[in-house]
Amino acid sequence: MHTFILACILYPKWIPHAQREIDAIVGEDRIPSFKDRSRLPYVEAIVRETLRWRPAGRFGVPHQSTADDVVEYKGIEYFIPKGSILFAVSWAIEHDQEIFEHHDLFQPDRFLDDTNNLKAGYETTIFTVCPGMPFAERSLWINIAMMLWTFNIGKSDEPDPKTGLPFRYDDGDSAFHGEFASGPLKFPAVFKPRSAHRAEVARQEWAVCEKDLNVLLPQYKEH
Ligand code: HEM
Repeated sequence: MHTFILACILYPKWIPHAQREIDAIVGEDRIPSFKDRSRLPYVEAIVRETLRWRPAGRFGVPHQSTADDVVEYKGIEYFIPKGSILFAVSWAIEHDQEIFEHHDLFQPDRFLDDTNNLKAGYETTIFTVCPGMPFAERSLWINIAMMLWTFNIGKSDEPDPKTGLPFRYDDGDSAFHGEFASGPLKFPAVFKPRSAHRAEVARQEWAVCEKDLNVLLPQYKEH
């Protein structure tokens, strides 16, 4: 979610498009829910671009081959001896410049066709062996949809307490932590409700929603 918020601040061009789509389907009187998911391909593209732009697991996890193998890649065959340690490096896959034009920019539209539908094969490749995929994608989807419906997200004008100068937003390597699980270093952001009405709807929905996990979890076990 931090990566998504940083993208909102550094590459905000796509936000009006996303908010128009959400507003057209959800309206102003309720927050988005999972029942809207199939009708909000743009939010799907944002989730996908968030995972592509700055993958949280940059290197993947190590695997070991159990037999000698030969793998063909771009017309060349590679011999992989039994016992090799292999990484599917997410960063390299998601920043392949032959597939992703302007690979370092945050552009959700890259996953949509001319009719604003998801292009075939848009799904993320880094999840090939990640059992957390459904959980991760669903939680990103609902949080991104709700945030875009409720807030305009922007830069903070407050000075950086370390330097006294305006905060320098950065999406380069040095602005991210971690090797195994990566995310942006701490940065300030401003969340402004898009209207007083939306703020009130969000407050109301929070007031009445079920918050007790003991009640919530058994409901989901049934599905
Ligand atoms: C945005 C969130 C997530 C990202 C970006 C992510 C990414 C990844 C990546 C890149 C791999 C390694 C793939 C490979 O190289 O083979 C992986 C593996 C794995 N992930 Fe996730 N993951 C996420 C969420 C989760 C969650 C929520 C869970 C558990 C609830 C989870 C559990 C695992 C496990 C157990 C593996 C190892 C699978 C194996 O090799 O057998 N992940 N994940």
